[in-house]
Amino acid sequence: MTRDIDRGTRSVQALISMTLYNIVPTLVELALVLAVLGVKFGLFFIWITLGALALYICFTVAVTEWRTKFRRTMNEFAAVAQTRAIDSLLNYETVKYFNNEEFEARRYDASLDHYRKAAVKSQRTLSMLTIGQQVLVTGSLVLMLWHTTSGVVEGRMTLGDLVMVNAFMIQLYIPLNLLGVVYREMKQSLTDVDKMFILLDEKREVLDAPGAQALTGSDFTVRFEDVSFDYEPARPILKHVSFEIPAGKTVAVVGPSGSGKSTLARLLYRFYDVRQGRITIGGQDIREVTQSSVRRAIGIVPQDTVLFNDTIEYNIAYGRPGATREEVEAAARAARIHDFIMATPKGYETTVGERGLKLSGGEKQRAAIARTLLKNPPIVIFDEATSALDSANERAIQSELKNAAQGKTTLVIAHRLSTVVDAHEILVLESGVIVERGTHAQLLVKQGRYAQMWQLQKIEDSE
Ligand SMILES: Nc1ncnc2c1ncn2[C@@H]1O[C@H](COP(=O)(O)OP(=O)(O)OP(=O)(O)O)[C@@H](O)[C@H]1O
Repeated sequence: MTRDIDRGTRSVQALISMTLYNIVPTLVELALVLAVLGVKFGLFFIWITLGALALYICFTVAVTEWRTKFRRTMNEFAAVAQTRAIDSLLNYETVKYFNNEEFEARRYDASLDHYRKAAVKSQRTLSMLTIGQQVLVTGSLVLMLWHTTSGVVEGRMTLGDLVMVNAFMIQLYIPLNLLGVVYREMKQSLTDVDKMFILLDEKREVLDAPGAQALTGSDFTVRFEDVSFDYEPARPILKHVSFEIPAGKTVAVVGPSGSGKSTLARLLYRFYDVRQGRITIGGQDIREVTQSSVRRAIGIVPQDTVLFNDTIEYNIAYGRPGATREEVEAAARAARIHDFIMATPKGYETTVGERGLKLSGGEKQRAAIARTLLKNPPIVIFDEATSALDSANERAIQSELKNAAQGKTTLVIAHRLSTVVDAHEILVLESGVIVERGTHAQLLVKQGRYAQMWQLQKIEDSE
């Protein structure tokens, strides 16, 4: 992205310097030609040339400004058409499930049609601009040649004068015309990179504090202190949440869907800053240390795993670029995906398809677990990390995860309560508030929300 922006800025700079290189010699040439013609034949040529020049500039600037909106509309429709195509291709399974190929094709056709109309309009206005510029240049040339030819016919001028005026005019109007083209192109390029500049002006939500240092020390105790957060002010998501994950221990968060569990993980990873309260790692407020050092210390197995369209080895090694094949295999074994990989014809060279679509949900999730195990960070977050696995695999991985989490500060977000019974502390989150907390045994004794959820899941499991 930064490289694209640099390249865009460099192109604009090149265009500007090219314009300047053209303007200076053209102006010198203009002054010389006008001086020679003015001295030799009077003011007629000077007025015609300056008048045509003024008209040319006004016309070019006014029409170019006017047509910018058409170019912008064209770019917007192009982006819409492209987004629609990508969206329906990425979600091709959903399109097929609902037999909506025709519907998608019509939607894409409609956006292409809008784009075509906008492109034609933009091209038409460009042609108007070019024709107008040519009419002005040619008109003034014709006027001057007509005046000179009349002078020759009437005997006021010689044939040599006619040739000289003709040569001068052509010499002058070619670079002048080029200036018009350069201005037009520059304006058009700036319109095309408009979106990029808007993006550059966008305020970043999470910034490193000035002079922020990297996270230091070997204490990876995580503390949420009176944390409140919302994505939009009108809808608070977390309300005064406080808890601690002592270094090397596991805290689990359970609760209904939408209660804000994954938001806790996003805040710890510093995708967003808390609105109130603070989050610390080893006593250091994560807003006061660099984001990269916080993210280096945390490994996350997210709810929805997305893989890169590359080999399975590449995807697992992504957890620690530069890891050896042996290390990748060890992580894959721990995540119980090694046997599956070896059973495929290409083994670790198997490509996983866009976003990992050639793998099942459970295989993707195991690849994501392997990736995080390879990263081997001191803090790990499992956000429903085993939700896509069948019970047998879940149980097997659970023991691996327990091993992998040994000695690490761990935040587990889970729907299936059987996966969190050993946690140091279990928090029950409802509508962004911790309504119960304690160990599995303590919460069962309390006979509250957790005990209810536990009973419900036991009944479901036995059915
Ligand atoms: N980027 C966002 N912008 C606005 N609202 C969001 C955003 N991300 C999540 N939310 C909202 O915040 C609430 C909490 O989301 P969160 O993902 O933390 O829930 P959760 O408890 O993890 O749910 P689940 O168990 O279904 O994953 C949800 O109601 C969700 O709609």
